[in-house]
Amino acid sequence: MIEYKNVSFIRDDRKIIDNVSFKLNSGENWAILGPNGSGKSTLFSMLMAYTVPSRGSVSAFGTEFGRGNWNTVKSQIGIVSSTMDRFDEVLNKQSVFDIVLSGIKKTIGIYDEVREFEFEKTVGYIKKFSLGNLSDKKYGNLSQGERKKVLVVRSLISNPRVLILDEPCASLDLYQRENLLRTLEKIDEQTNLIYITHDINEIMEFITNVMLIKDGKIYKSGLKEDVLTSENLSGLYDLKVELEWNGKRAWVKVEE
Ligand SMILES: Nc1ncnc2c1ncn2[C@@H]1O[C@H](COP(=O)(O)OP(=O)(O)OP(=O)(O)O)[C@@H](O)[C@H]1O
Repeated sequence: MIEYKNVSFIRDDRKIIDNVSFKLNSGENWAILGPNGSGKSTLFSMLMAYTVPSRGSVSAFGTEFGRGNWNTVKSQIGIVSSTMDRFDEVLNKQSVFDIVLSGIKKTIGIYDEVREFEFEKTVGYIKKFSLGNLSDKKYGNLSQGERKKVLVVRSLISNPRVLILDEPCASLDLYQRENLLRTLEKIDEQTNLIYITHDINEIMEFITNVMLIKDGKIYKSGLKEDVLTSENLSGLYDLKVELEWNGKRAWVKVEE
C-alpha cells in the first residue's frame, strides 16, 4: 500500500532522514518509536506532502509521489497530529457533531449543504465511537482527551486507507489515554494505522509491526514481537532498559 525506497531528507547538509526503505502492507498497523528529533514526524509527513523527499521515492496505493495525482492519494490518508492545533480557534466554536461531519466534507467547518446520507453517517459514527454525550458540546469546552477522540473520529469518517496518528496520547492522563486507546480498537480493519509514540505501553494488540528510528535511520523494523525486545530498546535509547510483557501490552523498566 505504501512504499518508501531509499528515502532521504536533507536540510543544511544534515540528513534528517537517511536512506529509509519501508513497506506497509494491507492489514498491517505500525507503531513508530524513536528518540526526540529522530525523524519520525518528518518521515510520515511526506505522505501528506508537508515534506518532500530529497532523494528516493515515496509511493502510495500504486502512485509515486511527483509522478501522479497526489491529491487523490492524500484523500485516502487521514492524519491526527499537533498540526491540527492551529485550527483550534475555528474548531473551538463548533459542535462535536459538526466537526465529525466536516470530516466527510474534508473541510474545517461546514460550508456546503449537508445531504441526508452524510447526516446519517455522522449519527452512526457518533454512536459507534460513543460520542453521543458530547455531540452538542462545543469543541472548546472539551478535555484534551475528548478533543483527540473527536479528531480521530473526524478522520475516520472519510474511511481512510491509512491513518497517521502522531503522538495522539501526548499530555493525556491515564484515564483519557486508555479511553482513546479503546476508541482505536474499534477502527475497521480497512484502515491501516501508523502510530507514532514515545510510550511503549501504548502499543496495543492491534499493532502488528514496529519501526524503531534513530538519527533518521531505521534502527530495527519488523513484526512487533521481534522488534520490541529489551536489547533493541536499550540500543535505541542508549539506556539499559528491560522490557516486560503484561499479557498483550509491554512496558519498560530502566535499569539502575
Ligand atoms: N523542514 C525542516 N527544515 C529543517 N529541519 C527540519 C525540518 N523538518 C524537521 N527538521 C528537523 O529534523 C529533526 C527531526 O524532526 P522530527 O519532528 O521529524 O522528529 P521526531 O522524531 O518526530 O521528534 P519528536 O519525537 O521530538 O516529535 C529535528 O531536529 C527537526 O528540527
